[in-house]
Amino acid sequence: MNTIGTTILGSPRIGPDRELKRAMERYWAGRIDAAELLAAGRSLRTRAWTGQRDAGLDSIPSGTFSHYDHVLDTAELFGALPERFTSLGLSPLDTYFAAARGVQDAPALEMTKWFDTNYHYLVPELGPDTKFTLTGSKPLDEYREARALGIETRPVLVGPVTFLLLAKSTAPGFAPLELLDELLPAYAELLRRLRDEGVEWVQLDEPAFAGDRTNAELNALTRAYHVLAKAQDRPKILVAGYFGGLGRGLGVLARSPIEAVAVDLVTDQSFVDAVAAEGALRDKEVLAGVVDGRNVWRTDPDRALEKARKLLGTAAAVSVSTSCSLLHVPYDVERETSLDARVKGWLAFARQKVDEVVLLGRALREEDADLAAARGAVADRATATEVTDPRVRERLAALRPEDAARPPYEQRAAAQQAELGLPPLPTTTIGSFPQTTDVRKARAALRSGELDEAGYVATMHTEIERVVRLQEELGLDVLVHGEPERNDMVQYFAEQLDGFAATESGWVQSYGSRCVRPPILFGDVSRPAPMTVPWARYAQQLSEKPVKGMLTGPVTILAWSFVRDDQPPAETALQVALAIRDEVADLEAAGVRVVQVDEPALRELLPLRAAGHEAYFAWAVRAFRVATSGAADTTQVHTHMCYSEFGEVLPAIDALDADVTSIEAARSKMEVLDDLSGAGFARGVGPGVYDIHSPRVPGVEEMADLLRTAVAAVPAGRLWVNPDCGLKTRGYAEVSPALENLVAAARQVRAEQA
Ligand SMILES: CN1c2c(nc(N)[nH]c2=O)NC[C@@H]1CNc1ccc(C(=O)N[C@@H](CCC(=O)N[C@@H](CCC(=O)N[C@@H](CCC(=O)O)C(=O)O)C(=O)O)C(=O)O)cc1
Ligand SMILES: N[C@@H](CCS)C(=O)O
Ligand SMILES: [Zn+2]
Repeated sequence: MNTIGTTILGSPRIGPDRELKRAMERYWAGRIDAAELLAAGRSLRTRAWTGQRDAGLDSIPSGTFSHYDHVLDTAELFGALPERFTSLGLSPLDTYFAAARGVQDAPALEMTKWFDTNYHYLVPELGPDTKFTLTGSKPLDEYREARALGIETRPVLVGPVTFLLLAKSTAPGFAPLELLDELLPAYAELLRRLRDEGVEWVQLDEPAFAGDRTNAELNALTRAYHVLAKAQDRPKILVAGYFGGLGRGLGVLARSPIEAVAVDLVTDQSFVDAVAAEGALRDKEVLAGVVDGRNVWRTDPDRALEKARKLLGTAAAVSVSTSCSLLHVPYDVERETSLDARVKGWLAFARQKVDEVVLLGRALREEDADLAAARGAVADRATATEVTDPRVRERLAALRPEDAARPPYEQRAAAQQAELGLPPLPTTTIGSFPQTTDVRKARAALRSGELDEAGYVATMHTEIERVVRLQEELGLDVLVHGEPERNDMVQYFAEQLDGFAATESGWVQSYGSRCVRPPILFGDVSRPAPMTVPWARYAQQLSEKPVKGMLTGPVTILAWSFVRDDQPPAETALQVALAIRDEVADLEAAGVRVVQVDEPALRELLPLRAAGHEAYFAWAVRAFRVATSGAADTTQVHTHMCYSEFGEVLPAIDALDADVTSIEAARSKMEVLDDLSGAGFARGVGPGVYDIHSPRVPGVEEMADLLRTAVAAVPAGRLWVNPDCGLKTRGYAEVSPALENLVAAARQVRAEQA
């Protein structure tokens, strides 16, 4: 059998210096043409493939590059973009970007989280009339492109079942999975064409099977791979499951006439036994995903080899791989010049992970492989005193149940009303105001030394004052300072907390051209000094109105960082919670009467399988409550959620016990309110009435109508009026009129209620 051998399931694609981001944004702004954009992509692919070849990988993936998102690529490949984009008469590239970003009268495809990661994909829209035809040629083009460089690759595609499960139905009562038999011939045709081209192996990703799946969905998996495997003239098929164990999907794949299965042996530590026990894998190659594709720690070679060796003899061949695509980690730790040298020695980014895979592959084949450096790094981290802080440990051990509880809501609500005297349907925003070029330039200048600290503070103060005055003019009731000083709502805090390291070049794609630099949480967390208080105090003294103190919650800080893997997340979250708790106390002491603790990632960390939900809710809710329960009754605690379907987390949102919860709702027309009421939620709630993902300015009547829908579900005394999320990605030209309309809508509905 001709095996795959050592490999990775996919690569980062935005570019080590975010070259693709810059090229895309220039193209959208009309500053470069399509040829230049395509050349930027080609150059990145060449670098990725040649680098992987030179590192000695046996099999190199292709097709994991994307101009925006790989799920959108799949919809385009099979001719499944909605008519509202294909009818615009644009070039294929601009049609693709229209679907990703929207144009006037053709709103973008919805964007949602890719499983439990911080990457967002575009949700395909499929209905009973959707027809699939192989209209694109991206996998073939990229395969040919690599071959022209002398590099044989393995095209990677989203698998047909996962593609359909990720799609949204355009017709009531219709499930996209019903389209499987329509879709499979298009995949089979693609496989045939890839084979004609000379492709030996193709990889089909089915991460949807890391979650709970119904019998019908498992049957679809069976059917898909029996049909595809039967296709004449096809490459050998590797099916990759990742972000967890495959559950019953493993048996299905074992019984399918495919040639190889990639399994994630990092996320679910017990899954290796299931794979070893699955005798039916005897005729297949197994790719042992023992190098963590989504965290940054160097792999423990002995533990990794132990897992891979368990599989020897249970499969036709065993090779070493990453647990998932390397899309979720930065490029190269060697680019970091300011990281603490000791911490740096514990890390592996994408480039280092490729080397780890190659080394472990050699060790597994009992070839010459020197594991000493890898063993040394792992041992150094395990024994480093920098990782443990006895004071933090003591504080955690001393936590009492009452530290996670406030007095009853009714008592707090009365005290807060006496303190704040807000009108019914109070208006507010979520925190950030547009991050202007001037603000970002000032931060870049501070970093480069062109601007000193005093100059930077003065620029931020000017910005804060402008934002506060604007809100006063607009007539908002609870103000914000606008968050101009924050590069990112997680990174900003991580940079000030002990136990975290920040990177300079550790960019990871979040969606399209937008990137984040997840901080690295390597040790016990504590707060050496207040993190937001001077800005909050400055903003509050500018106005008689309450200005919200703005913090990020412990769950979101964990979700958007690379988190240590040497202790349970519950413990790490409590450490972060204690730091936030101290910040809340300091904000109160500085005269701040409303504090918002954002938890937009509460849904994101929800385990993919229901069996893990209860334990997750327990630690996530406790961490939020520890962070906020030190607040006085008179201090109004807000929280905020966005970016997700909330259904499964509604009971947890209730259990957070925040006084006010603002929640994304504009696009779903307030549906979340009925669900919240159904879950027994009886505190303040601010369903978003302004969709900030769109440049559209909503009208007064449109928002008033949403509020009228809302007052039918929530008593006016508990209803807040706010946008869906922060305004940082928008411009003032849209934000000022939109907020003016929002205040007018609130006043109108207030008058109707009187
Ligand atoms: C709310 N969301 C967030 C998620 N994850 C986070 N960690 N943070 C989030 O806010 N996940 C879910 C969503 C995802 N949404 C977004 C929205 C917007 C961005 C975004 O705009 N990212 C920026 C980078 C932000 C940043 O770190 N800025 C820094 C550095 C700015 C920079 O690159 N500067 C340039 C020079 C600038 C100049 O001269 O004008 C440079 O250094 O080269 C800062 O402001 O200081 C992006 O551009 O991609 C991400 C996720
Ligand atoms: N306070 C943050 C929340 C984003 S989810 C903001 O306004 O940008
Ligand atoms: Zn938000």
